[in-house]
Amino acid sequence: MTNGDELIPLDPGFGDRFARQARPACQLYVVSPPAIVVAEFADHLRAALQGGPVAAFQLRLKDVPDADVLRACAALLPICQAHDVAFLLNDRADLAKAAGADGVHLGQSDGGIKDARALLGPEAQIGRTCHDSRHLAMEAGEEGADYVAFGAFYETTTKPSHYRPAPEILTWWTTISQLPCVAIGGITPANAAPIVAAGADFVAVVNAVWQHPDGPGAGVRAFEAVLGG
Ligand SMILES: Cc1ncc(COP(=O)(O)OP(=O)(O)O)c(N)n1
Ligand SMILES: Cc1nc(C(=O)O)sc1CCOP(=O)(O)O
Ligand SMILES: [Mg+2]
Repeated sequence: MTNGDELIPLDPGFGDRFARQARPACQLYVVSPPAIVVAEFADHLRAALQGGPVAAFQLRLKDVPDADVLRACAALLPICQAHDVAFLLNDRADLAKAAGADGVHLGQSDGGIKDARALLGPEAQIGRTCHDSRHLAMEAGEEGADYVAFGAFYETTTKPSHYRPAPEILTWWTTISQLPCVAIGGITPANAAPIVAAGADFVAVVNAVWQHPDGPGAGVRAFEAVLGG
């Protein structure tokens, strides 16, 4: 068990999508709304990915039968592939495997990273929710995650969270690990600058893209300036 002071020489071996080269500009990681109508959402996703650079998309459906999640994956994965965007599934490594997803995002109660790795293989991109915890992040790195996610940095109605990490946790992480870090929670183009400046490799967003008044393409485009793209 570490107390957070030791330098953790974590293995930089991870999926190319989340691999940190020489500090590239912060990238956009778009997460779906928790409920979608697949046929309509497919058009929204296409519009988002045509709006500007997106590194990864996560399908995050809640309270949906497995068969419907797989049907949504079958419809949406090809759109991500056509735009060279990684497709990750939230929560379920087994469904990610069945769907042929590029990876999975695991919360603290969504199963082990090593189990997901055994199921999905070395090329899969496996992320872990770490809230505001340095310990959880180091644990995720030691267990072989491809990225760690900290949040919620701001108030959010999408997934209310009592955790509220300071941007400094992102800076700390970049000084002790080569693994990319993702920032999530209430992030918009207007409040993203301190998150980017602190060292986030990705900002993960839901409402800022899908609820943009001019549509999801404009939502993605609105991040370009602040992400340094
Ligand atoms: C990129 C990213 N970060 C955090 C989460 C939250 O995951 P989790 O804690 O498992 O909560 P749910 O999203 O499952 O409600 C995420 N999905 N993606
Ligand atoms: C899915 C999720 N996870 C969070 C965490 O803190 O782990 S916050 C969050 C919701 C993010 O949605 P929006 O960009 O609309 O605020
Ligand atoms: Mg989860």
